[in-house]
Parts: sequence; C-alpha cells; structure tokens
Amino acid sequence: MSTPQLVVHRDKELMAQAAAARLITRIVDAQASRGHASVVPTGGRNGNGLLAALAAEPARDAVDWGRLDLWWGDERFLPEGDPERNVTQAREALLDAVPLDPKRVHAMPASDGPHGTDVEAAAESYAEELARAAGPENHGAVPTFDVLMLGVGPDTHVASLFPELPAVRETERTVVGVRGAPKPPPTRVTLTLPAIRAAREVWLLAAGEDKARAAAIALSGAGEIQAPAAGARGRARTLWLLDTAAASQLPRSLYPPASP
Ligand SMILES: O=C(O)[C@H](O)[C@@H](O)[C@H](O)[C@H](O)COP(=O)(O)O
Repeated sequence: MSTPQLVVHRDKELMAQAAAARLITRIVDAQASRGHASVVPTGGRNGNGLLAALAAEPARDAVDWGRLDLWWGDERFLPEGDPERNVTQAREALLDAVPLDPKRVHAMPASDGPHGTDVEAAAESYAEELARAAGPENHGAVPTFDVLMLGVGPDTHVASLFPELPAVRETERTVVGVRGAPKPPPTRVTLTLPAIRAAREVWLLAAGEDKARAAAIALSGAGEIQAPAAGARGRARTLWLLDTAAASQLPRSLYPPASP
C-alpha cells in the first residue's frame, strides 16, 4: 500500500479545478494503455464540486466517455431519483452532460429497487456486480479502479465508513449495508476498506476548516477503526487533495509536504 502524498491548494475552487484536470489526465492515460478506465466518484460537496469543475473543463472532450466505467464508493439508501442520492447529484453535476455508456454507469441499488428496503441484500447484489466485473488480472473480487475518490468527513469518515461502526471493521466482504450512520440518512450502502484498497489510486478530498482536525488525525498515524480515512490507501498511490484551511492543523513534518 502506498504512503499518502499531499497536495495543498489555495481554496476549494482551485482544489476542484486542479483535481478535475488531474482526473482527466488519469482517465486518458488509462484509456491509452488499457483501452478503458474505471473511476469511483464520491458524494458530498467536495466530490460534487470536482464533478462540476470537470463539466466546465474544455479538456473533458479528451476523455472517451463511452469507455469509462463508473462505480460508487457509497450511497445513501433512498428511492431512485431522490435528490439526496449521491448518483442523482453526480448526474446533475456531470453525468447528464457527457456521453457515457449507461451500461457502464454502475449506480448502487436504491431503496425502491429489486431488494426493497433490505439494505444487506442491496449491498450483496452490488458486491456480485463488482465480482462479475473483476478480471483474473485484478486482485480479488473487485475490478482495479483506476481512481477512487473519497470525501473526508469532520469525524474522519470516508464513503459510509464511520469511526467504530461495524462497516469499518469488515475484512472479508467488499460491500456492506450501514444502519445508524451519524450523517443522515442513517441507512447506507458502502464499499469496505478492502474494496477501497484494491484501487490503483485513492484520492481523498478535504476542503474547509471543519476538515482540518480530521486531516491531522488521519495523517498522524491514527488507526483505521477510529479514523477510517487513515485506512483508505491505493495500491500505487494515495493522494490527499486539500485546501489551505483543511491543511491548517497538519503537523509541521507533513505541511509543507515532505514528499514530492
Ligand atoms: O454520503 C456522503 O455524503 C458521502 O459519500 C460522504 O462520505 C462524504 O463524501 C463526506 O461526508 C464528505 O462530504 P463533504 O465533501 O460534503 O464534506
């Protein structure tokens, strides 16, 4: 697993623009070398800000949108089309504006789908979909995502892995249901840390003062059960994309970044 690298931007707008440009480059590179790319966007303000910045970026036309797979890191377990669903917000921010192949847009199940309100069954069916997409060259029951993005919560949660809750302790399953999440809505579906760590690159997005403590804790050697963001690492690269406010409490040894 890779050691986190930090990139600190002046403000959240610049952070979103730079991350969008970086994402375009990674997708184009992956498509050039493997013919296709896979990306896991994240919900939340920072994740949607990045997607909106990508939509506004003229270089987005360099992406072959028909050869891009999209998977989700977590989802709020609500009815299809609910404005609070991460996929609904992603559609508004970017997905409706680009020519994706609908078969490659792997939204997590909704609470009015084939599994009804059974969140565990919904999680299991998403795990099966991931397993079907994993090839022999992948490292287990999920495809090797090129870039998996995660927003970081003020309590250090990522995806719907909240400190100390059972989902963050999962070591076998790739997708689990979550009940009683402290961030509404309480019922959610999430990738687990083993699934997240199958990604080639994991990018953590944190902007704003309310993220400063979380970033400092997660980057100072905290355990992943207490600080789930600390356990989110990519196989080849782990990148923390921050703005100056979110970076303001980092230990001096990390900020300015010690690593390139
Ligand atoms: O359902 C959600 O909201 C998320 O997937 C969650 O993990 C989010 O990414 C963080 O809470 C950060 O959100 P912000 O970027 O809005 O702070």
